[in-house]
Amino acid sequence: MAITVAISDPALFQQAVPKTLPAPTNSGIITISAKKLKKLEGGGGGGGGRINANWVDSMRASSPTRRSLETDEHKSWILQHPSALTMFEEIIRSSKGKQIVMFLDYDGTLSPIVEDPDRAFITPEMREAVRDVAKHFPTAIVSGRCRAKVYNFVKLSELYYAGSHGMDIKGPSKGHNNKKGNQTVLCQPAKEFLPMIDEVYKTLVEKTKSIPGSKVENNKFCLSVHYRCVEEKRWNELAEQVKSVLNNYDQKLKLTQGRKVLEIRPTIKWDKGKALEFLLESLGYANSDDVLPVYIGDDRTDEDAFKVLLEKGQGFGILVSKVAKETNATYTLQEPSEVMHFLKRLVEWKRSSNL
Ligand SMILES: O=P(O)(O)OC[C@H]1O[C@H](O[C@H]2O[C@H](CO)[C@@H](O)[C@H](O)[C@H]2O)[C@H](O)[C@@H](O)[C@@H]1O
Repeated sequence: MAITVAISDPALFQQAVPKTLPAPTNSGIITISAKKLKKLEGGGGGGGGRINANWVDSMRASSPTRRSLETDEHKSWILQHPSALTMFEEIIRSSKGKQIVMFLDYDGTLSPIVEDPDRAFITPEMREAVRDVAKHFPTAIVSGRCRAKVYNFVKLSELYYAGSHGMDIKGPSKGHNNKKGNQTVLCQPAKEFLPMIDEVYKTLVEKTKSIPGSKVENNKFCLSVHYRCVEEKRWNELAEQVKSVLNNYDQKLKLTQGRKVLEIRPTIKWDKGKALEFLLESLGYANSDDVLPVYIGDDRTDEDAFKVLLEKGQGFGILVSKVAKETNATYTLQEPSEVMHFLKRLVEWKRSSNL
């Protein structure tokens, strides 16, 4: 037995899927033998995560190498997902009569990607831009990181913070002048998993300590296993260690992927998209046509939020990326400096329209 699949965009398909799948023909057809299919089905992670094919292929695919911006592939991608700066006036027009609500991812969006996750600092200029945006629009930081850690980087008490991929949400305290960042708890849907996450953290630290460059980060309701500084020849070993730990938590934990990071989180139906919906509801915009949510993010986990906006037909997702990627975002920005530029333009527009 074999199955045949027609692919509408062979170039994007090849970029997005593991190399273990056969390449599509020019007309976009791939045929997968029964043997291959079985192998692919069997290669999944232990925790019911989203990585179903060979883990190392998937880890490579999550870190695409820089490609020329001049290729036809990139040009066609940009036509489909134009720059939010080029389309700025269009975005403003769509906001007429609506309240813009800003959702900002942290790593790779407000701060550049660096080797040491503990040194992913936001620049003072970016902090100022976020502070100004929050003066005019309700603003939330939505991050995979532990909420307290991302608060310590951003240090703006007037914002909403959704840490642990949205599993830990807190809003601004009354008066906003709370320097300690003590905010009212709004939502912690994975509270019962705390002891399990702590236990898995300790086990993973132990199991990965012999792999140079690996780092396990405790994000409170989820964990990150970083491999940015691990030699590629040892990625498989690292993946095997993570898989062996997840296997002991039968379907209770799942694995997702970010930029050179394996992320372990509770198998609950909660993600950055749900966090966005929760925050809109908390702000009084559930089922409202009077709101324009704008979500800016760079990573796979941000796609859950982009998808919610796309399906609602409301607001815009803006993907931060220099390379063509399959995305549910409408627009793109190339890097954090462009994000800052976009935020500043929003503030300038709002100030001038208030005159
Ligand atoms: O949702 P985010 O705010 O984008 O958080 C996702 C992960 O970001 C961090 O890791 C990433 O940034 C690091 C610093 O630049 C980089 O070293 C790492 O390779 C990236 O994956 C954070 O450390 C993770 O815990 C978050 O899950």
